Amino acid sequence: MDSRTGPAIELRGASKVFSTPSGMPHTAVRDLDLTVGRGEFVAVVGPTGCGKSTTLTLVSGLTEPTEGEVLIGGEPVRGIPDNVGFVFQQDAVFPWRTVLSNVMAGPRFRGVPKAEARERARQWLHRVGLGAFEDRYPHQLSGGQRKRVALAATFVGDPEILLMDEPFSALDVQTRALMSDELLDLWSGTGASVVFVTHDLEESIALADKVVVMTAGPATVKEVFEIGLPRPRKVEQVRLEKEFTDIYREIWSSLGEEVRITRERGAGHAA
Ligand SMILES: Nc1ncnc2c1ncn2[C@@H]1O[C@H](COP(=O)(O)OP(=O)(O)OP(=O)(O)O)[C@@H](O)[C@H]1O
Repeated sequence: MDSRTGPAIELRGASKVFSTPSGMPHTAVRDLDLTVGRGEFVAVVGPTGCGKSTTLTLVSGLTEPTEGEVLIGGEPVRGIPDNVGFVFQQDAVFPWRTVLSNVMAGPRFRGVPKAEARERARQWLHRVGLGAFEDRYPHQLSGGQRKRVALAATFVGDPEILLMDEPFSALDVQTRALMSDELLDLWSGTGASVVFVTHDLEESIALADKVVVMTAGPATVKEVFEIGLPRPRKVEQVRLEKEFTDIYREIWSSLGEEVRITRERGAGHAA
């Protein structure tokens, strides 16, 4: 596999079995095949607890597969690769550092000289609309602003791969839509490949090139839907288009079945 022209990410027959306190093994991900092309935006949806986050941690190198392979740029993942950026639901910011210092932290850690790191951090803060907030501390910002800091801190590292686990789910609906537009804007032109985990089917269609529907746990890929909506997109506008609602209906008929299975299992356990 040519590391420059092949897929950005590949999972081949990947499974993850956790040992639990009771001693019973728990299979979170089973025989999962997934390919993410270079520069592709892939959203992963599935019922709660099915194994979406575990799939991301396999790609991130935070967890090793029990079986199968996880490749980045054609190479097996060993440890946490340095060309990967993360954005999670919780804001990964240092509360004791200013906004500017937070965004500079990654480049400084990777050995970028201070003046250059400061300059790059300022550029990204400007892009996320926080140019005037560089001296604030995270607790002096709104939730949306903190998320912007997290995005600036991620993009400043020039990641080839972006792993996002429900990054906007703690935000209110309007801020969420704004952040989605902002993400698309920041991402366009970077060439980064994105894996975006979400519970929100609308969000996944509005953002992605491909929506991957996972089965009820253990997670495996049930179906992959290509999203042909043109770019650039504005999430609030794209949601009103007929093509959007048609795709939504089609994907929901696949996802809804897995959600029902998960619910019924839950009811069974409770009984
Ligand atoms: N370290 C662990 N040890 C044991 N079981 C785990 C561990 N991590 C996750 N699991 C289990 O694996 C399954 C999948 O978890 P995961 O967090 O990947 O699901 P998810 O689809 O991301 O969930 P949600 O949609 O609720 O965020 C769950 O049943 C969970 O309890």
